[in-house]
Amino acid sequence: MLAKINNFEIDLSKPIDISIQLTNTNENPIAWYIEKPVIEPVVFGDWIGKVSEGKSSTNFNNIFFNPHGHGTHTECLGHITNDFYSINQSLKQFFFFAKLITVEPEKIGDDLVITKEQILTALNAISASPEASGSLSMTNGALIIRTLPNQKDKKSRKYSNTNPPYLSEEAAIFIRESEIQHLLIDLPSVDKEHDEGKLLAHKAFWNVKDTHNLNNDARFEATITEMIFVPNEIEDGNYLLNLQIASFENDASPSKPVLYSIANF
Ligand SMILES: N[C@@H](CC(=O)c1ccccc1NC=O)C(=O)O
Repeated sequence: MLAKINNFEIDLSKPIDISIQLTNTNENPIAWYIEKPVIEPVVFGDWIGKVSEGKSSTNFNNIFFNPHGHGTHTECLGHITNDFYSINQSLKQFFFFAKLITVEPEKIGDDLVITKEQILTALNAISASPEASGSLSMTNGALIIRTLPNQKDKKSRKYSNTNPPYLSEEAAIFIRESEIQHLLIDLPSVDKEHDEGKLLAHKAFWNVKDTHNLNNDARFEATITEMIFVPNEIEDGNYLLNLQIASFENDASPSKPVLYSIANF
């Protein structure tokens, strides 16, 4: 199925799913010190909501999970504010032009940090490649950051107390100033795991100056998607992104970002 968007052709039959599956097994990734998700049948006395148990006509599971700790999720600035803001009210459009870049975080002290320079270099490499288009503006678009090394075990990694790589404040400011509305990354957070609540990159990206008293120019419609996985065979470049959430009235929701190649520049 082909779609024409502006001057670009998109083959909707070739989705590239960059979400991580959510399961109740030890395969599930975990961040932030919680246990694995629970997916289990409802039980009423001797009635069990599981067809294979022979007591019910339907499978009928309860699910207990945490959007931030258990896999691919999209969050709005409500993740860090005193007042409540909902991702379901923040994200009202679902298709965006997106740039996929790959960076190898730089060792700074005991940390691995994604710097502004790395992002600039990776963006320039895309613009220089013949099939790519520097003309696709990033304004209101998405930036997808794949970090190296990019092993498949990212889909089941246990991140708690591992001090994963994170984004420098300067890099987050650069992304905000580039008017990128949606940031996607294959790490559990854009910020350092133990940072005493500083959350420098979150605040810089959302332009939140005071979490208890929001400035008018905070970026209410900007989102951060964490714990994606971009397979190695997907090349850096320009894509169409379909970013879907479940309609949770919560700061974050599990999400399903899907890329489509863009042809006919
Ligand atoms: N680094 C923060 C904690 C943090 O970032 C966090 C804690 C629980 C769930 C999600 C978190 N951040 C996600 O982006 C701190 O040390 O206070």
